[in-house]
Amino acid sequence: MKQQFWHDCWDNTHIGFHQDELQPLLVEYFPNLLEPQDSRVFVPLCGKTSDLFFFADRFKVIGNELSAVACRDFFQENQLIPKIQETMSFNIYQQGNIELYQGDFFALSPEQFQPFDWIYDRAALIAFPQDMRIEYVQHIKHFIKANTRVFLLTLEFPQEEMSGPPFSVDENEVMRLFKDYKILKKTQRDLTGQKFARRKFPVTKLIEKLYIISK
Ligand SMILES: C[S@@+](CC[C@H](N)C(=O)[O-])C[C@H]1O[C@@H](n2cnc3c(N)ncnc32)[C@H](O)[C@@H]1O
Repeated sequence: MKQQFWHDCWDNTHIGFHQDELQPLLVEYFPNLLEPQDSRVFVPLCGKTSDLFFFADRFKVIGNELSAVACRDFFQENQLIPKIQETMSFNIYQQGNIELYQGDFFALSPEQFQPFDWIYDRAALIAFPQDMRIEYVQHIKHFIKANTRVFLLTLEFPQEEMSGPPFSVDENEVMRLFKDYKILKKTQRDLTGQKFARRKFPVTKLIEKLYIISK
């Protein structure tokens, strides 16, 4: 997906992926996965998700999002006024425990940050077509340190029934992308016939899967 595609989505409010309520599997599973020392979470391709607030109660949250519209709306819609720092590659919006790095994910470097305890991937991996998923995972691996766990949500559906994004990413692909990592398939839900965020997809099967990935 070219960056312009996503800028156009935000500029024209074509954001069917945005979910107004918290991600149900995050709310149900995440609290039981926490270790006492966990304190930092990274949310790549975060859009303006409310899930950032779910983390911010307890965590320092670093989000990354390409679109300035998304970052602006995230704070504005929640009646928050962030401090904005402009750097060479990113505009950094900061308010309370939340910092959003607005700019290209692939330009982010792990050296910019202390290690993360968690990486939260909702609609990030599945936002990319196959060739870009390989690049995305290569880059995300730079952020996976000894204690980092990835909370990865995927969708599976017959890809031929709908062109992405989102794209179907099946278990075999997750295994291939993260080979050499520990992969725990935590749960799945059948969303067939139901809405995914704001959209209902024309597909005959739709399964959401949750994996926990670590070194
Ligand atoms: C499918 S949306 C998911 C947003 C969010 N995770 C959510 O759950 O609502 C994908 C997001 O990735 C952002 N994005 C796409 N390419 C990006 C890139 N190279 N760097 C940073 N963000 C990017 C898009 O602007 C879009 O907001």
